[in-house]
Amino acid sequence: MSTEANAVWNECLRVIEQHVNEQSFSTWFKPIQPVKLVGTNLTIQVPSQFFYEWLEDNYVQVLKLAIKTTLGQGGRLEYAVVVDKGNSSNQPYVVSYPQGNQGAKNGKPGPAEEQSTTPFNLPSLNAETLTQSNLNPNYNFNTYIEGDCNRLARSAGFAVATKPGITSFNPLMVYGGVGLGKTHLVQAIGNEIKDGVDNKFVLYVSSEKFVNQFMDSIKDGNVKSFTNFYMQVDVLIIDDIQFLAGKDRTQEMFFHIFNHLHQNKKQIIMTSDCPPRDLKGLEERLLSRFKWGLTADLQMPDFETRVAIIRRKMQSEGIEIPADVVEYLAYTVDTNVRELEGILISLIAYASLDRVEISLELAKTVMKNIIKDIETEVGIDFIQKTVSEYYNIPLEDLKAKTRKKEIVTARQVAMYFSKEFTNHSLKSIGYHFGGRDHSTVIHAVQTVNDIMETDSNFRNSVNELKKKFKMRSY
Ligand SMILES: Nc1ncnc2c1ncn2[C@@H]1O[C@H](COP(=O)(O)OP(=O)(O)OP(=O)(O)O)[C@@H](O)[C@H]1O
Repeated sequence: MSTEANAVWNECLRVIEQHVNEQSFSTWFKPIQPVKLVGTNLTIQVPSQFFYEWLEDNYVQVLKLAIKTTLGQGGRLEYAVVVDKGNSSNQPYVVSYPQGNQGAKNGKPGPAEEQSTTPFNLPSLNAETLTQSNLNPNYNFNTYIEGDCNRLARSAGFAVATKPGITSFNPLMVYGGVGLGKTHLVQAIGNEIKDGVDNKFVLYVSSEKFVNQFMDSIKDGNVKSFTNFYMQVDVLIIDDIQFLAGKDRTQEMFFHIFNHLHQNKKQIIMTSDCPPRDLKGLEERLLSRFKWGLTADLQMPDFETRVAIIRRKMQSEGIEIPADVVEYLAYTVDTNVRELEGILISLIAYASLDRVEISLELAKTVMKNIIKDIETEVGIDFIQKTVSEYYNIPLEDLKAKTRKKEIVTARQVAMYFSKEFTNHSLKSIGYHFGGRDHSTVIHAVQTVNDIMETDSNFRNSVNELKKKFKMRSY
């Protein structure tokens, strides 16, 4: 090792130290050996290909900053990688970059191309370029709206964030349908831990990336460094675990990493699109470990939570929208939160392109453009369908002669709304309900009004239905 290289690298380390936390510094920078300095080209030796890739993926900006500060604008960095080919003699050998195309990775220019031709030019450093955990800082508990739909998962997540590894929620498995906030929640846990005082090494990785890294490590003969790396983390967050289905070798590797982390009281957090019992193609021994901790689900947010999510989103965009638009969107989009956000973004885009205020009319136009077959008129058919679904009663029964109490009540409610929301005559309404006469409709309306006065459950259910119809009839 040349003394010059050593001195330059020590300078670099001083810069790097100011930009990464202690744990990352000792994991990623202490093992690096300076090899030589030729002009303003510094060569450093890293323990493995995986290690090199990790540096390139996560610390390239810090390294550039360090080199530029120490060696000036023309400074360059080259890597020498010790490749463990798993040979029995255990003799590592060194590959230096640049050499041929070896530096290119995933179609991106690797260090070979970058360093042989371009001096470092420094993109601005910000929290994101310096992030080491793959966490999006916007996904935090402040921006995660709480509701009945996520209460258990959220509070378990918060408990884990307060005491990672030592609550009984290890592993914590969060599952739910598409776009319901799994990634947001688990990253919020990660951010909370990362921002804490304990300097934990938090790592978020999608299962897809985990599989790809593992495959690459097999190809490059670096399985050991892959495993060692994952075994060092304090908090492992692995997203969309269902992606491991059918990938037996990765599952086996994950099994070992899981056991190691769990035994050492490190926290494991996972997400999945279904509960563990429905995860097909995953080994039984893994599934049984998933059940050691806590499994919590996320549901579609209810109306009030949707309103809060819309408000929060608009607030963060610095945009105000009228209350009737918020209500309309919260009523109409009940599929998932990502879709709700997508529609909000479209609405903002339409308003700013056309330079118009966001209004209910605009919201309806946007919705019609996005969801082509949306029903915006309240007709008797729509009322019958909605009431039958709401009370879980077959649609035909609403129109038949059945005299069962719950069917009679639902039928009367549907008639009541037909009178309130459509222009049909009493006669016509009676006709749509199995050919009844107008006095039956008058009686239905009267009965619904009477029960609403005395029975609060009934009143609530009628009011809830009313909101649905009101939104359509704007
Ligand atoms: N409770 C919530 N409060 C605020 N925003 C939310 C909430 N739930 C979901 N979101 C937002 O909805 C969007 C989709 O959420 P996210 O990506 O976390 O869903 P997911 O369940 O991981 O989806 P996928 O199944 O596609 O992986 C994100 O922008 C997220 O911020």
